Amino acid sequence: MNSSYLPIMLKGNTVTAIVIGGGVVAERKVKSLLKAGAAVRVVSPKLTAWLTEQWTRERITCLLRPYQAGDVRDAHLVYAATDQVSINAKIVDEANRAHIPVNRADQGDMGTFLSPSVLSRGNLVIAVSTLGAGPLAAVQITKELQHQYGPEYEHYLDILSLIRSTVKQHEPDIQKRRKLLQAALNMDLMQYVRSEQFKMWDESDVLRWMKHNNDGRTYIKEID
Ligand SMILES: C[C@@]1(CC(=O)O)C2=NC(=C\c3[nH]c(c(CCC(=O)O)c3CC(=O)O)Cc3[nH]c(c(CC(=O)O)c3CCC(=O)O)/C=C3\N/C(=C\2)[C@@H](CCC(=O)O)[C@]3(C)CC(=O)O)/[C@H]1CCC(=O)O
Ligand SMILES: NC(=O)c1ccc[n+]([C@@H]2O[C@H](COP(=O)([O-])OP(=O)(O)OC[C@H]3O[C@@H](n4cnc5c(N)ncnc54)[C@H](O)[C@@H]3O)[C@@H](O)[C@H]2O)c1
Repeated sequence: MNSSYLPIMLKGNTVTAIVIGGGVVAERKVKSLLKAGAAVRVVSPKLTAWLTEQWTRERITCLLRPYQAGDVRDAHLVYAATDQVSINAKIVDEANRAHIPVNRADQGDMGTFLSPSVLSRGNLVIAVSTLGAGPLAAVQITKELQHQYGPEYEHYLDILSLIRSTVKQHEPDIQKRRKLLQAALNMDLMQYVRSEQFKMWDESDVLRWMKHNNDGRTYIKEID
């Protein structure tokens, strides 16, 4: 695959996606779309049991019929995930004419975007793509990263995020703000998160930490 790709993070709850096809690949795409909060429409004469259940529970809408021209109308993202090469080609063609980004399951490079393999740890999201060179290699690399970036990263980023918002709210001086945010990165928060004495910080912990950090040094132990 020679094309260059632009990795972006798209806010799921702003997206209406249309997934055409109702097999295992469509199911996987719908799972990630729902997880991100997207509105999902499926068009397919047949559905997996899981997709049928989502439809029954009104988590997705569904047209139980083959794709027809015009189906991609009003969508922000299109997934061509049928097992029919000629149908997937028609869907991509229609989406391109309507200027809607389209993912093609059977020939990835013929679409305009690809789905990466994803590792999520709260606010840390690691998306891995081989750009179609080896989807299973992307899955394998993601599995390796799971060990390197364990569940503790979720707490780590939660604390960093709380420090950032509290510092922004309580420290008007830009220079001091920067110093504090740098100090937050320099202190060994990760070691603290992994330690026995770890407890999630609240705003008062951050304010205490800020008081101790006016000189830009770190005193994580002192606030325990
Ligand atoms: C990562 C993941 C995300 C997702 O789909 O959400 C994903 N494929 C996954 C699984 C998977 N894919 C395949 C198998 C069967 C084993 C095998 O054959 O190798 C399995 C395993 C399984 O199904 O369990 C086969 C396959 N995949 C593609 C083709 C057609 C082609 O080559 O173009 C064929 C041959 C089909 C055929 O036989 O005709 C195409 C694409 N698959 C991509 C993504 C995009 C490139 C990503 C990249 O390279 O980084 C791209 C280009 C388009 C796209 O789909 O966006 C997801 C793992 C989710 C996870 O667990 O993390
Ligand atoms: N991208 C990937 O990760 C990946 C992985 C495996 C396979 N694939 C490819 O993706 C395609 C789909 O794989 P699958 O395992 O989901 O197949 P599947 O056989 O499980 O499902 C195919 C679905 O397409 C629907 N369909 C058929 N004709 C249709 C039409 N005209 N309009 C709407 N829906 C229609 C069927 O009803 C069925 O629900 C295959 O062609 C395969 O080559 C892609």
